[in-house]
Amino acid sequence: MVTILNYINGKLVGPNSGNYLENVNPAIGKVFSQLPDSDEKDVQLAVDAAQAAYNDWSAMAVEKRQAILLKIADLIDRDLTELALAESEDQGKPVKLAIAVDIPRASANIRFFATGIQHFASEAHITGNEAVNYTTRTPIGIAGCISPWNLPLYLFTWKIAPALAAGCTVVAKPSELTPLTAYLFSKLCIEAGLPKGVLNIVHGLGPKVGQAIVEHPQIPAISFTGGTVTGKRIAATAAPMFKKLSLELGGKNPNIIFADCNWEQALSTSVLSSFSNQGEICLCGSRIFVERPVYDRFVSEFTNRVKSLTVGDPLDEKVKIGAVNSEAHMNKVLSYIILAQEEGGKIECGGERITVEGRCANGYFIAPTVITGLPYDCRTNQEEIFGPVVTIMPFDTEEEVLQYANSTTYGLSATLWTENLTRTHRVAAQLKSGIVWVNCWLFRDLRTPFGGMKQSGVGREGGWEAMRFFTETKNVCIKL
Ligand SMILES: NC(=O)c1ccc[n+]([C@@H]2O[C@H](COP(=O)([O-])OP(=O)(O)OC[C@H]3O[C@@H](n4cnc5c(N)ncnc54)[C@H](O)[C@@H]3O)[C@@H](O)[C@H]2O)c1
Ligand SMILES: O=C/C=C/C=C(\O)C(=O)O
Repeated sequence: MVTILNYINGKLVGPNSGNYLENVNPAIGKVFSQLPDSDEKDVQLAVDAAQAAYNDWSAMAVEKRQAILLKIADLIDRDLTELALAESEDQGKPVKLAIAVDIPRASANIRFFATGIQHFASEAHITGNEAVNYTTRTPIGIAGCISPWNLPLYLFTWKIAPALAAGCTVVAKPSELTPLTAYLFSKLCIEAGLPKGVLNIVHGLGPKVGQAIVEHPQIPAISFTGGTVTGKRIAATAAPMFKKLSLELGGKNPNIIFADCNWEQALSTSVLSSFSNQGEICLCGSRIFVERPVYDRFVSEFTNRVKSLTVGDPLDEKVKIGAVNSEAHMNKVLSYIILAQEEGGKIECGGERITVEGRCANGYFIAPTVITGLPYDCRTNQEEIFGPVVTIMPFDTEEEVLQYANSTTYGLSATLWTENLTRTHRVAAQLKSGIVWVNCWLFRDLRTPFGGMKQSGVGREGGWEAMRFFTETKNVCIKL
């Protein structure tokens, strides 16, 4: 059994308490590793190390900082298969998906910010003949980075890469449900020669380790991705301390299909946007709205394709849907399927736990589930389920679908399928979400602002937005 360790001051160490938590492989339903049950004493050691490393790292020539980060990215690529297997074992996702998406995106995140720092320039404003203003952006200090379980290394690196590139030192906490790849990553940091204390990874429970990071007075910036309820709690702690906060939270994203869409692309991409990673992506389009003339055809063809998705052992190349992340999460998703039926929904396919033959017999598998017949404002259509469950509803007019789409407390992303250019602009402008995909889904350019409106978050990640978040701004005005 693997024993995961904290990474503090350049060393792999056990927790101060000596206690460990069990980590379950969700496809097997069995404990396969243990992780430190760290507490505020471990967080303090991490902060001390980050503080000691800060002056050298923040003052290091960007070329040197970049070279170390690029080395880490190369090591991720070297260990692609090992990391993908670990991610699949820990998270439940098909290993094929981890090889194609999660792990390549982790090295891409690091390369993107490592090279970006070379182009992160100061601005100057010349005020007529009277003054010159210049704006400096210097690293903000020790950054606290807290990430979730659905895309573990992908989202962990998406936070720490801009922080490290900007010159911050970091205290980070991956999810206690998926700590393995962050642990393997810490070994790669040591191998790449990252100076001690620059990145510190403290494993353990959210309310203990996460809370200690958020509360720590020496950590001025918190970058958090996770659930909206946790985000609220973090904001309640951090706001009175006047910390800078970036919150990437939940979603209940609409996927809007007009009759004039490219049918095949809309259909096949909607299967992906509904069920990729078992529907455990904050960007999944969990509410599909279809224009009435093509509604029946869409329900029938979509359901047929969903029925053909293979659910099972994440190590099997043919498998498209692996295990959901934990037993508790499986029960939560199943309880929403029961709620949907109580609310009058019709299960077109799926709707239940699946038992897989062989080594995965006790794993947490749910058949991809398609539900029709629900009103837009019922709980099933308003609350985030975060699993392999979608609803499909008809609409008649643009006005009506915009009302449905914008009706939730969330506003992360929306997808739009139409070949009509003017309608594209009109509808995109009125959707209340931070990200709108037109005729595509999860097509990423890392330079673009990424984040949500309403209860989907505060602030934006990506490109210069992230670099600005991890830096403190100062304007110097010189009178001529
Ligand atoms: N907007 C985005 O970019 C994005 C991306 C991925 C996931 N998500 C959201 O994340 C959720 C699923 O992830 P999850 O269940 O891991 O979320 P979560 O909020 O339960 O946990 C996220 C992280 O926060 C930690 N945490 C828990 N309590 C804490 C506290 N009091 N203080 C500090 N840290 C604490 C957890 O240990 C974990 O590391 C979904 O709602 C999903 O939509 C959002
Ligand atoms: O589950 C949430 C997915 C988040 C994705 C990103 O942050 C990204 O693609 O940069």
